[in-house]
Amino acid sequence: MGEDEMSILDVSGLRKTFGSVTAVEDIGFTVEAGEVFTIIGPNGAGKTTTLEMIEGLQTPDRGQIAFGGRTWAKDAEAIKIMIGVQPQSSAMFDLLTVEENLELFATFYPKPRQSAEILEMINLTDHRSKRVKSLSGGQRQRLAIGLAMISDPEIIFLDEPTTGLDPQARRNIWEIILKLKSLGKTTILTTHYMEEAEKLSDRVCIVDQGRVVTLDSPAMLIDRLTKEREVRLSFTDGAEAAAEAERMAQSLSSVVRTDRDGADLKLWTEHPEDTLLDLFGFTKQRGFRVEQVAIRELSLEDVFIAYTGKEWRD
Ligand SMILES: Nc1ncnc2c1ncn2[C@@H]1O[C@H](COP(=O)(O)OP(=O)(O)OP(=O)(O)O)[C@@H](O)[C@H]1O
Repeated sequence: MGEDEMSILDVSGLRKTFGSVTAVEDIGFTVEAGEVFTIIGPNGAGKTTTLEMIEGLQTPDRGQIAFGGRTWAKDAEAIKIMIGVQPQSSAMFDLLTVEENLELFATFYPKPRQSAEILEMINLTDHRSKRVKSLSGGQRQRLAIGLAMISDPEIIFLDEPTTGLDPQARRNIWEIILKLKSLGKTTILTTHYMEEAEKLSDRVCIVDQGRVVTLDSPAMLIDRLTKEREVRLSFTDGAEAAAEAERMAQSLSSVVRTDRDGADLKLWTEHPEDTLLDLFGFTKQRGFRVEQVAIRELSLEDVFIAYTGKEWRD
């Protein structure tokens, strides 16, 4: 982030205990205006508790929360206008229509957005006269996001907005998040879907056991993870050819280790291009045919596992 970018939210030293359970040990981060900032972590890491403290729904035992200098203790009314929180499904009125829900929520705020505008944004214009109880799961979630936007907030909090939705419904939510970004809004997101975090986020904050374990852009997190890349080759000429190639690869200084299963050879290298060039020189000279070559891409999931030691829950 450049120095001219402005932080819209500063969180430091947050702590929250419930009896003997420490939900949040020590959490701090800064969110820049206009970014999609995503908090991910294993179950029970403290994500929801952190969001709820920031949203003013829980009081921290310790720590500071400031929205461009405004604090809950001094400026609660101003903060309530600045932020939009996606309501729980139970807070929507099932017997009212989509549009009626938006109009009702609009009465809570001094300068609400037009519901027609929100309907367009959440792609529910055609369903505006449907009662909430007859909406699909994805449509309900879109309405929940619309309700969070009715006050025209600067910051929108979305706690697992796509959990339980099918892939197409999830993509529809991604589109809305990207629209919010193009409007210059700041989104603070939690998700259990790694692909989603990787695609949407400007920065990802990985939380584990109530602490921030790492925070950066998805690309930087992946880049920092390791310099080694996994290369896979499959030999048409079978196990013998693969075994010879493995011995050759082991003699290369760029290759860190190898692993072979029959005609399939995996190797880990810091310089995939150089390694492949040397290997292909060898296979050509020996007349071995290689059926498949792949350099495995690292993903945010690899980062998650490296930092938390836990498998990703989908
Ligand atoms: N009101 C509460 N009373 C007691 N314990 C709580 C309360 N809220 C949260 N906890 C505990 O605090 C820890 C962190 O919970 P939190 O819901 O913040 O985690 P999370 O990262 O959002 O988890 P998940 O991914 O499962 O939603 C958990 O051990 C949870 O059981």
